[in-house]
Amino acid sequence: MEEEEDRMQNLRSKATELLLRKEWKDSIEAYSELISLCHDQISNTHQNLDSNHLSKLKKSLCLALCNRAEARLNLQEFPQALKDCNEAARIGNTHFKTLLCKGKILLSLNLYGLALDCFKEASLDPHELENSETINGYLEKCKKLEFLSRTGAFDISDWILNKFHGKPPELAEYIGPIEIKKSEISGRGLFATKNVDSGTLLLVTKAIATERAIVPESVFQDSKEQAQLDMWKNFIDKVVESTKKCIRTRDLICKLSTGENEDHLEVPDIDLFRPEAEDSRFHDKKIDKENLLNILDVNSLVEELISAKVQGKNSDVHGIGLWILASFINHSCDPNVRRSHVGDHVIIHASRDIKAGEELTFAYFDVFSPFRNREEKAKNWGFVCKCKRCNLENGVCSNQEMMEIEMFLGGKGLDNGGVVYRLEESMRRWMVRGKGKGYLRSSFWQVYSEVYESERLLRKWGSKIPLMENVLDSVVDAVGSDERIVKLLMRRLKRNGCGHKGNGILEMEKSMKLGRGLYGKIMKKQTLRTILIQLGN
Ligand SMILES: C[S@@+](CC[C@H](N)C(=O)[O-])C[C@H]1O[C@@H](n2cnc3c(N)ncnc32)[C@H](O)[C@@H]1O
Repeated sequence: MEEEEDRMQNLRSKATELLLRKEWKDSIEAYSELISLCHDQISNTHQNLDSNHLSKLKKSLCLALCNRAEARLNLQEFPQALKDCNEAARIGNTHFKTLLCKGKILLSLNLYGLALDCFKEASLDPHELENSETINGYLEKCKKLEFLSRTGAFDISDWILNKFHGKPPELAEYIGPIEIKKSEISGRGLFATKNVDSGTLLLVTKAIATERAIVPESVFQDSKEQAQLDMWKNFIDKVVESTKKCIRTRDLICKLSTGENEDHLEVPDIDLFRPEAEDSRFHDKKIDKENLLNILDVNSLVEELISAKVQGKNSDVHGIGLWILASFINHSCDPNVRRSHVGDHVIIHASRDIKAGEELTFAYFDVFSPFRNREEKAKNWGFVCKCKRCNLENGVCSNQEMMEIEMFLGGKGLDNGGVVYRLEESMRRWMVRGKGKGYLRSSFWQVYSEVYESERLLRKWGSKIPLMENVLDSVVDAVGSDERIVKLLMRRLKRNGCGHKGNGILEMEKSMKLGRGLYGKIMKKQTLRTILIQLGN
């Protein structure tokens, strides 16, 4: 008996030391040994009916389970950590430490309401008054995240106004008015369930894994490729790690496309992607490495940092990640949603007004580029884009005259005003109208913007080419809002001053609408105005 107690004491000291040293894996091992020893002794003591000893053993077991949960929480082994807490709670359900740990696990699992209940219960413990500050901090955080996930009322203005210094704002998981349905584009897609206007938030979700690397533009191509390869490798390792830890993650990843036979894929219920989905809805699937690589190849997204977007410059930070629900969004060269990345979250918002039942699409690559470039990019993704815009341009671009115009692009010393003039004339002759014009103008955006930015070219060609406002309107109508368009508009507003023929206010309003399409309604009006003015500088 004494020998057993000594063994237990030694194990307890060893496990505690490992926990304090943050050697999580070893401490889990030590606690597992201690837990099984406690179990053995409890069943022996039950037979001997020594109630005092039994209660001591139960207390030890409870503490060991709670500490193992803490170590597992730090390794992000959430389901196992939660199981430990639940077992500990069954033994001593008002244990403060257990409640605190369980609350933190639930918070990591984005189960804000349940986490709030745990922290509330913990806050009632009269013996833990010295911890009230910690508990109050968690209570506040849960309340805020629970509110965000329910309402989608995200606001990152302060962080933006603070020039992105400090930690990114805390975001909650949010699934807006969307559902997964069979898509006419390919396989499954995300669809709007109600009419939403430009800037409306549709989805905020955290990555399964992300990996980032700093690759300065100035480094050599070889080093760049090596850095990207390393980033990809580390990213795959992280995804593999998270699939090992969680049945739910594994099952959800298995629902993603490998790019093959998409039309035969099942259409999962969107509720499965909510943090509250019951564990019993998930099956313990196996994913072999090859399958996982195919899935990652088709579904991983390159990060588009909101900081880089707002500041209008390319960032040296390159990032890649897997955001499961966002992976159901198909590509279109005529997209209606945009994404931005804040921390490990992706934020998806409408970049134009969307009708109920309409499929959500974003651009997998830059859609302000000519048809052939986009065709090549889609090919790298493994598909042929059949969107309305590609269909129209596919027809037009086989035209000899169009080929000649395309050949001019990028030519040195070229008079871009002449290219715009020629393209506009050709569109008139080919009877390209309405959205079609916007499509082609977006494809040749580079040339148009250079002309409208140049006083010299405008003097020379101004009377022969359409007004900038008309071109901008048609481009926005065709492909939605974009930094480059807003920039052009703001620069012009600055040049002409707000009082320009009384149109300044109208133009500012138009820019604000475009700005909402660009960044979403996640910032206050005043912040958006500040950013737009900065863009024009
Ligand atoms: C991230 S997934 C999009 C969701 C996918 N349709 C599904 O059912 O899971 C990317 C894959 O969808 C398909 N896809 C996306 N956009 C497409 C498009 N415009 N045309 C054809 N296939 C597309 C391609 O197979 C691509 O590899």
